[in-house]
Amino acid sequence: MPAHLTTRPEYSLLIDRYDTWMFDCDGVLWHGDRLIEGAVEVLEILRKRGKRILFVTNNASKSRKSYKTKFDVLGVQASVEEIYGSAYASAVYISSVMKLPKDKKVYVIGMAGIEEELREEGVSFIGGTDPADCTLEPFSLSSFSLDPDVQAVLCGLDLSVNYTKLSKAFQYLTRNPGCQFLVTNEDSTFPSADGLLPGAGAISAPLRYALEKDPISIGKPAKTMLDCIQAKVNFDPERTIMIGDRLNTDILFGQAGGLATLLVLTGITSKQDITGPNASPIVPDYVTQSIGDLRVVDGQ
Ligand SMILES: O=C(O)[C@H](O)[C@H](O)COP(=O)(O)O
Ligand SMILES: [Mg+2]
Repeated sequence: MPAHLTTRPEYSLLIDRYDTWMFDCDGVLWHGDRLIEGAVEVLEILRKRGKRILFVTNNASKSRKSYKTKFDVLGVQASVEEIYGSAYASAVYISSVMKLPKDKKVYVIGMAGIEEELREEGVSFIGGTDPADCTLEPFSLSSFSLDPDVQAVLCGLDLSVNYTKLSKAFQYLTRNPGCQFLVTNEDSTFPSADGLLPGAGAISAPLRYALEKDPISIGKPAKTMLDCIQAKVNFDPERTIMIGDRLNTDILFGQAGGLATLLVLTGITSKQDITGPNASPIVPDYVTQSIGDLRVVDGQ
């Protein structure tokens, strides 16, 4: 059973117990561009108490640098080095784990965040925000010329997904020998400021169905994201806590990494998902309604 936190002593004890605080973003700190009440104050309290803060998001629509701009605009203290997104983790995976040869390319279904991180890692790519791919014109296979250098398809959250992008990705994955099928993450839904929307997992689902094949997923709960962080940050898993709103990404990610886990109910997961006869088998260490609840330690 998770420990449902409600009192000031419980929150104070939690803060004393962990030195590194890994925050999921969508559904924990914000919904779209709307901050969750108390999130900024709690981050400030943790920093004042000498805690290390990291941001670990599956949202691949932004690069680390463009997330830093979002944090600045929202008035949240953050450095690029504290931000780990699935676009960054995917670019590192392709360059350092897959070791894609420099003369090979990635076909991207996704947004500027993926393109910026691939560029940063020196990985060549086509597709993405290319206007030729962002069309609602019917896809013409007879006039499509296959690029033989595409050796991976990377699919992430893409608000401009269309039949042309799916068809080109399908061609590369079925006609280029050895072409890898990669996704930044598999979140089924995305908690926007105005409600739930299809997530990155729903963008790659048509390809999985057409190919009858599962991709390699790089974001939470996969260990790749934690490997990226551990390559840059020296932290003690015993003294580290992952705060998230989704059981099958954030909480599983924390548990796989040997971290403590705190579930908040301001995003995807509801109280019904963790209580009663149909409760999920994924059980966080701690639960609180909102990250803003921790303000109570400073009498706020
Ligand atoms: O890809 C998605 O569906 C969304 O970006 C999803 O919200 C993941 O964002 P996170 O909660 O990991 O910040
Ligand atoms: Mg989230």
